[in-house]
Order: sequence, then C-alpha cells, then structure tokens
Amino acid sequence: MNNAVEAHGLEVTRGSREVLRGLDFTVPVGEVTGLLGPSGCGKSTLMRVLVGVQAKVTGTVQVFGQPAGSRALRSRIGYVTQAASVYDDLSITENLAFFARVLGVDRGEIDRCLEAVDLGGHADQVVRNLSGGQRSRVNLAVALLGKPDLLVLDEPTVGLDPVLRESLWVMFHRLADDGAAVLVSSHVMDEAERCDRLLLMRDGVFIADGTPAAIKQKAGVDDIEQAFLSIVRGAR
Ligand SMILES: Nc1ncnc2c1ncn2[C@@H]1O[C@H](COP(=O)(O)OP(=O)(O)OP(=O)(O)O)[C@@H](O)[C@H]1O
Repeated sequence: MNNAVEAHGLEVTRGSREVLRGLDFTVPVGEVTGLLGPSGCGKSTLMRVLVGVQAKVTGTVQVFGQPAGSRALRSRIGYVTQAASVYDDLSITENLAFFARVLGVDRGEIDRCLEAVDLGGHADQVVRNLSGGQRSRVNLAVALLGKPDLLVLDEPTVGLDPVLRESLWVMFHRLADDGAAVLVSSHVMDEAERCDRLLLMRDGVFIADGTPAAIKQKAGVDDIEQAFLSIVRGAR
C-alpha cells in the first residue's frame, strides 16, 4: 500500500508533559483515516507534527518520503486547524483569492473549492457575517486550494448540522477516491463509522488501529464507542 505518512517512535513533549508517547502509524493514500479520541489525548499535537509546526518532536516522521515539515511538502498538504484562519473583513472569494495568490494557485480553482464545501451561493459575503459552520467551511475551502495530496483536518465537522456533516464526509471520501490521503480528527465516536480506517487514541498512545469493522469485531461489540470503552477497560 502507498503511504502518505510513515511514523516510527513518535514522541512529543509539551511543557513538562509527554503528550505523544511512542507512536508508530501510517496514513495511506486513497483512504479516509480517522484519528479519534477524547479531548486532550493528543490529536491536534499529532497533526501539528505532520505539518511541521510542532516543537520537541523525536522519532521519525516521513511525509511522502521526506521529513515532516520539509519545504517541498508545503504545497502538497492542506491543513485545517480548529481556529479560524481566514480574514474576517474580506469576503469569501477575496479570502480564497488571497490564499490562491500566496500559494501560487490558479484563480480558476476558487469556484471548485467553494462548490466543494457548498458555499458557492455565498461567495460575496463578508466572513465576519457568516455562521460558525460557514466559517469552518471557508477554512476547508482554503485547504482544498491546489488539490493537496494530503489533507490534515482537525475536527472539521464540529458544530455543523447533520446534513452538512454528511455532505462533508461524502466530500472527504471523494477526495480520497481521487487519490488524496485524508486524515480527519474527531472526539465524537459516531463519526468513526464514516472512516475507512481508524486510529483510536487515548493519553498519547494508540489503543486500536484498523477498520471500524475489525476494531469492533476484536472487541466483541457492535459500536465503536463500546469498543473504545472495552479496550480501555481491558488495558487496566
Ligand atoms: N502549548 C501547550 N503547552 C503545554 N501543554 C499543551 C499545550 N498545548 C496542548 N497541551 C497539552 O497537550 C495535550 C494534548 O493536546 P491536544 O490539543 O493535542 O489534544 P486533542 O486531542 O487535540 O484535544 P481536543 O480534542 O480538545 O482538541 C493536552 O493535555 C494539552 O493540555
């Protein structure tokens, strides 16, 4: 299998705390990989490592065969953080035009990205006047500029209504079907079933890595939340 990410012995210390504690994992191309675990378990930290903005990293993390954070990877990765990263006083289109210019992406890409997140009808609206869910979709549209090979999406569906969440998951799968590697984090276990593969995390370690079906089968239960609880109890 072709992997976008290969990590061995990944450890990260933040403050005096060891936040990631010796992780080995891959993120394959052509699949939606879910990074699931409770708040504070280290999901955002792991994502920060992949995009090269996390300090105090040890271990090996290769992205498309190069060390995470390498300059050559910048245009190949789309990253959406939990914080808004677009300009409030610009319209949606103006924001995308700005980032397209920064990234050296053709302006023609803008409409495609807006349609992908279902914002085509709001293109001229100023970001300040958008709802929280609309803003997060603008962030996502920016991440799609330039058709990145790896999408790193930190809780992209938080606060969105079920219909929109559904349409975003369909989009994530479409992007994966087109050959991207998609890594999506969530602390909501009911998103697990939407992933091709799951990395279940707790306190900086993975407690399971596999398809939702395989994880449930191994735990002998029929939902992922129960599987998570059962694995945690079994580890005690
Ligand atoms: N700047 C920092 N300095 C010290 N510790 C930090 C810092 N940022 C985060 N942490 C700690 O690192 C741990 C992992 O945080 P992280 O944000 O990666 O978790 P998360 O799983 O993404 O949580 P959430 O789902 O709430 O976003 C937490 O215990 C957090 O308190």
